[in-house]
Amino acid sequence: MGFFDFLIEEIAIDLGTANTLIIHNDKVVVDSPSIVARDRTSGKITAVGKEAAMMQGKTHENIKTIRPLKDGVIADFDASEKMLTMFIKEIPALKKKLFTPALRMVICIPSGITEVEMRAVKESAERVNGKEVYLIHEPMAAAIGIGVDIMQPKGNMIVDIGGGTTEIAVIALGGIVCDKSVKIAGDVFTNDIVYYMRTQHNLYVGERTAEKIKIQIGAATEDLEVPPDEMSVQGRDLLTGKPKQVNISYREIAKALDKSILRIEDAVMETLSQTPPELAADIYNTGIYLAGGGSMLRGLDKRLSQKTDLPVYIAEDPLRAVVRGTGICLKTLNRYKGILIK
Ligand SMILES: Nc1ncnc2c1ncn2[C@@H]1O[C@H](COP(=O)(O)OP(=O)(O)OP(=O)(O)O)[C@@H](O)[C@H]1O
Repeated sequence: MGFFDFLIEEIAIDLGTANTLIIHNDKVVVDSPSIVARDRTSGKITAVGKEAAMMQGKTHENIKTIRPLKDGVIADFDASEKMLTMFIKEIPALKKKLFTPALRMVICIPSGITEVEMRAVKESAERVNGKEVYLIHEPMAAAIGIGVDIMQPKGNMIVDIGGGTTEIAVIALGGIVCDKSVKIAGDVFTNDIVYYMRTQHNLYVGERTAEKIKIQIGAATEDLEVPPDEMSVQGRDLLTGKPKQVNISYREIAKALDKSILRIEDAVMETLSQTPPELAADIYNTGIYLAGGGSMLRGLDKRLSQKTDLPVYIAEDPLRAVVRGTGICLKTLNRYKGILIK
């Protein structure tokens, strides 16, 4: 770090497939859905984040909403870069300045992305005046954000259930010892609900409604200690074409999500079976840590705990664990340089 350090602004970014979060000066200054709206005729991006999310499912032929990162990979480079640029420019403290200052950034990337995509993210960041850009893998950032000391010669298992992917990793001595990524996470849960409503209730609901159902009454098991109340859901009747309303209980949602959760359970079991014995012994004592928005699904911790016979802990504020970890790396760059990708 050089003499002109005081001129450099530092930001930490969690570039997620569902949400993008940015920390600047120890505060979360951006927390927005990773969505952009594009005008089809001009090709211009007209809105990003919350504003674009409001348009989802409600667009007309001239506007299209896109999720530039999908299934844990970058589906649309151009839109990803524009989104990142717009989010950075929206940071209140930077907005006031005439020019975007030189930036030192740590960006957390979905672990499914390729070398080429990584370079593309880095180049995008450099184009918004990123003078020093580091990337970090998601499970690492999640672990640091949870408060795990990843540098110790001790194994820890992190399960990060995001929007596009579930990342399972065993971390020790500042490295990922074994990991597994499955494309079953929050988005798939949402789609399971859309499918369930269509097939069981002849009710056509959009993704936004399905996500609401998931958050309000979603469950990973029918065996809940504090079950949520029934929820009335509106959509379009597939038979009559008219708007319709039905009441749904959490038990139905547990059934709808069962298959997907089984796949996550299997992936966790498989990773455990591939864990070297010394580290498995550590995990036996410390348990499993959950992060990511998907980990907030009711009863998921309990279900995983029953399956693995291990204690399972949900991170404090699981949606922010990754950006918190990324922010810690940024602040203590020297300590974590070894795990960052330059
Ligand atoms: N209370 C809740 N219960 C269940 N799911 C939730 C809850 N709140 C948010 N989610 C889900 O969490 C997901 C988003 O999580 P998160 O922001 O951690 O993902 P991401 O980091 O952007 O994605 P990825 O890790 O795949 O890049 C969404 O699918 C959202 O519907």
